[in-house]
Amino acid sequence: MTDGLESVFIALDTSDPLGARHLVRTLGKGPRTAGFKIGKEFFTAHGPVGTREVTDGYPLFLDLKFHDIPNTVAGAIRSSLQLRPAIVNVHASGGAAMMRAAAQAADEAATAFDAPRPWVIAVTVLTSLDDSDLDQVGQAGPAREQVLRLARLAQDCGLDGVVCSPRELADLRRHCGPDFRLVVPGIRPDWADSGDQKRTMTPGEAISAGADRLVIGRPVTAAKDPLAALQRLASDLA
Ligand SMILES: O=c1ccn([C@@H]2O[C@H](COP(=O)(O)O)[C@@H](O)[C@H]2O)c(=O)[nH]1
Repeated sequence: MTDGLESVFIALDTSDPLGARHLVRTLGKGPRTAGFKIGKEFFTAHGPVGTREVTDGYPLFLDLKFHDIPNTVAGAIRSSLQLRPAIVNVHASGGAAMMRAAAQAADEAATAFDAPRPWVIAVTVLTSLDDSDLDQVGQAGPAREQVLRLARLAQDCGLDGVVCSPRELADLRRHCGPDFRLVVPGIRPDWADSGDQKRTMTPGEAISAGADRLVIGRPVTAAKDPLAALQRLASDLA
């Protein structure tokens, strides 16, 4: 478990490279965070070159949530290591062989590129889904049981941890132990809208429940004054 703002990755969900660059510069003047998260919106528009430019040496969580056959995911993980990310991820529902292939590809690529080995983690159940959404897509719920099932599988496959909602933190800590990394979006300070997130908690609650890293986007990046929002978050967490 980590304390405070230094455990928070800021999600840069935009396709506007100048806007993203401006956010990184602005937030870089504030209290220190864990780094920045680049996801599908930015990466699809600007790729590795844009990602490198915008994150500018800050630790990178490359949130591309790979979900494909094992050979394809292994190749994607290998390619992603050229960016020297701190964290990469896959969907746990891609299955055991896919997760093992991802972990092995990260080991091999880290050696081949002389790069630090990132955390390879698996998304369990998206934080935008609740029990009734799981029913709709034919996944066995409730969400907290499905999260635990997928987290145990990810751990058996040699992954470093999972992405889960803050609501499952206590269960996962108990069952998966202190060294299994729990990376947690669905974070909403009590002054922010929940938007499309359904399984949420405040940042302070998530840290107390055992999160290793928090992921926070819109409460900061969509605020009128993102630096002031980051400072408010820091004082919430202090
Ligand atoms: O289950 C998941 C997995 C990933 N995310 C990502 O985290 C951020 C959250 O952004 P907010 O603006 O704070 O809602 C976003 O990039 C998602 O792609 C998630 O929310 N839930």
